Amino acid sequence: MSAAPTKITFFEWLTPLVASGKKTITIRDESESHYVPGTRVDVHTLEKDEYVCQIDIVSVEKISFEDINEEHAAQEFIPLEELKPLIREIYPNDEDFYVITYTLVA
Ligand SMILES: CC(=O)Nc1ccn([C@H]2C[C@H](O)[C@@H](CO)O2)c(=O)n1
Repeated sequence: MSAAPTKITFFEWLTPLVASGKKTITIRDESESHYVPGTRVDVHTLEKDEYVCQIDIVSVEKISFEDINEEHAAQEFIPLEELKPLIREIYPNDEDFYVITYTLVA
């Protein structure tokens, strides 16, 4: 059994939303789904690997692309009409995803 991951990356342009507490979920593919509820994770930028903040993982729930809705968009702090194309761009071949819910560590 592998250890729980202690680091997650976000696109740099999204990190102010994470660090301000406005963005409270991220939707990832299976390869990035192995976060464990109750664990604390360091947030880094994907591009420069710069430390941003810490988050606590609340839950990891499987979801189909077609079931991503306005509620998820609000939690992502991205309009749904932008979120779904963004996810398609990042993960062009996936239908199954994981909603990772987290809280910002003050
Ligand atoms: C490796 C890596 O950092 N990948 C990702 C993947 C997704 N995101 C963001 C973009 C959207 O807000 C949601 C939906 O996937 O998560 C990201 O920042 N970095």
